[in-house]
Amino acid sequence: METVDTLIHAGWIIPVIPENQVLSECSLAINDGRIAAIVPTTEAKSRFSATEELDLTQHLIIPGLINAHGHAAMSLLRGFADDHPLQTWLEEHIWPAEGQWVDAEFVKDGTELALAEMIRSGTTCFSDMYFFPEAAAKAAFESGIRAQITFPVFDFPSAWGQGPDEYLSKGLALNDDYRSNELITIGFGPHAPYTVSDEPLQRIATIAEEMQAPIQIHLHETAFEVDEAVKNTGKRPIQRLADLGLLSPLTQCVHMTQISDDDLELLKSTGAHIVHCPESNLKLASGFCPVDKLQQTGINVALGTDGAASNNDLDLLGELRTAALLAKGVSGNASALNAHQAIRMTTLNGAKAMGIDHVTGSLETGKAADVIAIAFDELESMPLYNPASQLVYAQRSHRITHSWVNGKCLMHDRQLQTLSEHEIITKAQRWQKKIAGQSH
Ligand SMILES: CSC[C@H]1O[C@@H](n2cnc3c(O)ncnc32)[C@H](O)[C@@H]1O
Ligand SMILES: [Zn+2]
Repeated sequence: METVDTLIHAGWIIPVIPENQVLSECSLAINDGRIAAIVPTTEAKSRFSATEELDLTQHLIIPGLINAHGHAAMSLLRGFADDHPLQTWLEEHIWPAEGQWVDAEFVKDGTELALAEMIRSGTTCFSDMYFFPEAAAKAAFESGIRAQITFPVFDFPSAWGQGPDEYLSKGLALNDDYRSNELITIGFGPHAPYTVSDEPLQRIATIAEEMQAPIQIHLHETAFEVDEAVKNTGKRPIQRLADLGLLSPLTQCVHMTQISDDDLELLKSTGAHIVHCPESNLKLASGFCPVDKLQQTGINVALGTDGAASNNDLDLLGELRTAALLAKGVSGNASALNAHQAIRMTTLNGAKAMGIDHVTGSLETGKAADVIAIAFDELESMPLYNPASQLVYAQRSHRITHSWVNGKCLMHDRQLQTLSEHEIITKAQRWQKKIAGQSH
């Protein structure tokens, strides 16, 4: 018998690679944080002895979900300013509130609130862009989740820094601290083309290329952003980024609701990735990302929730359903973003955008054991013709029961293993009292 750490006997497994497969009555063996094997359960039972064996025969097992864009600490501003368009929301509500409240403690408490919500809804890896990224990185590391933490760069000062020089030096120091960390990657987070000028963008492009570090930027979020840039610079923002050397396979362009044929060509020729945030785009009435067209062109599209202040949740399973439905509505093509493609967008495509698809994003032998289990035993899951369809079009995230990252269990039977729900709720309530008491 081969000894492994964990053996999960599953009803169904969608490994993502190979594509479009649903395995029935198979088992997943985990050892030393990695996937040791996926084999028929009859074989697994005679081949492996495990420290922990789980019978999840009414469950679907898939790779953990990857939230490719968010601002975790903004969970403390959930519901703070609803029903405004992006510009008003940011300039009249969110930035003043951030100026008043954001410090290292806000980021720690807000990130922990976000982590708990993300883990409970199946996220095993997330990308963050926020002030005090050292507090976010620490909270992420302590929770056991996998993360890409991008440090912010703006032209203007914030509580975290005075300007580009300080943002970059603090961010690079953070990168030194996490250089050999298996779970945390540090990247550059220039906020947007309209808040960062050419010189720092060019510097980011050069350093990121040297370090082979990811860059994430809000881009073409609204038609207004593009029109203003054309008026002021004569160029569309994506063309400006390309001219500054900022577009490459290291670049993650968040939102992209405005895409001309030239933009499409630039995305394709540079290998930049797109992070689609459908619910935030809908709520802020920002526009629609043409996902079907992008996928047909071969551009990698990952999925993100954006922050809870514009979504207003961090439920990636819900986001995946919105993305699948919206892709059909926007393209007028009912076969756009089918169930398997939607699952891939929320797993492997996210890993690819972050440059970690050799580590995670699919259930393949040798990859990290980043895995979730979803219970399919209630009436809302019946009848079960097609587990991929059921997951995307019918399932709710409260049926996600287990989660592992690098083989470590973060949620067991819906109980968080590394975070205290009680403490997180208490702290969120404390912030609510403080913020509501002074803001309105
Ligand atoms: C660089 S720290 C993050 C910064 O971005 C702000 N933000 C949150 N959501 C959006 C969005 O959809 N577009 C642009 N900027 C956004 C957040 O409030 C922080 O100030
Ligand atoms: Zn954002």
